[in-house]
Amino acid sequence: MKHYTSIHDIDNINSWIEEAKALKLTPLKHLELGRNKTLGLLFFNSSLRTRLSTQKAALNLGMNPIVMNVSGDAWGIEFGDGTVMNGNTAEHIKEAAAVVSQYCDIIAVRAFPTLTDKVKDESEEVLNAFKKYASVPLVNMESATGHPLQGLTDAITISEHKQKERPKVVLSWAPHVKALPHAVANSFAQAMQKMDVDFVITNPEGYNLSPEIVGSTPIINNQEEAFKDADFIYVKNWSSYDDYGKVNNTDPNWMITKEKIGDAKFMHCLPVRRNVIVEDAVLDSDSSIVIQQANNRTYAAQLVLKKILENA
Ligand SMILES: NCCC[C@H](NC(=O)CCC(=O)O)C(=O)O
Ligand SMILES: NC(=O)OP(=O)(O)O
Repeated sequence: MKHYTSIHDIDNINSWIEEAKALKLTPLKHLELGRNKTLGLLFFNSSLRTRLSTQKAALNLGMNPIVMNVSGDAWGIEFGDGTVMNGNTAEHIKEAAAVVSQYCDIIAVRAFPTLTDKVKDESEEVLNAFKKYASVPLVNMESATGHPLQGLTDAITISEHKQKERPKVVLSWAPHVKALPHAVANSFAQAMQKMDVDFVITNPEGYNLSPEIVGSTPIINNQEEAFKDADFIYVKNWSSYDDYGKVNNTDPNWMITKEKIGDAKFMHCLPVRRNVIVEDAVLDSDSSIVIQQANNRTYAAQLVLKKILENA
């Protein structure tokens, strides 16, 4: 594998899950693989889990991680072609990506969507510019439309916690005050569509994800009906896709409660707003596996880096 930018870069999700579980048992087994190799992590947006777990994954493989908060710390980067750069951007991605490629063996990038310009977001301007102008492999640490390290993590976590061969997994929208990206929900849906699970999505009307992502997955607008016999309830807010980036619904009746989830396991990528997305009683109970889920971020990232290093 050269780059890891989408869930579609996973050729066989079941074998990847098994390999990740093996790494989790002996995380330091491949300490030689990354010796004297550098991983550059570039953040255009905030992070706690991705920033730390991806560095931890690199360290477990003997790599040296170097990190930069691009927004604020670096020079403003220009992505437009042929732009007369007399505004706020000081250097072009052509130079920036070429320069960083000389310092790093792998580059990992986080760059969220604008949520105001659908065409621009769906073109994955930042991620694709790095892919085009960097000369080393690229890892997506959450882009405009996808968070494939999270999606892989979620697949591993469901495989670890499932009690039956084909569990029922529900992706539920929940309310939030801000306009949030679709990336986590998109990659989760794509991962579940590759797994042997009974997968449904529940969201209010006007909140369907992109039809390209939904595919043939059932969308049930009645949350209670969707949660019936669920084994895993994966919760995430996203802004409207049709009325792009808008927050048209903050109905608190969509918040996840202990009563609603029954015997299902609660999952969320984090960070999560308590008593907006989900009530304390869920997060503070054994129904919640969000901490175990976040732990798996390390092994998902480690597997991805290992596959790229082995291919180098
Ligand atoms: N990387 C995991 C989620 C990142 C982002 N969440 C957020 O921006 C939450 C911010 C807040 O709650 O203020 C998202 O939804 O894609
Ligand atoms: N889940 C996740 O990606 O968390 P961070 O935004 O903190 O990296």
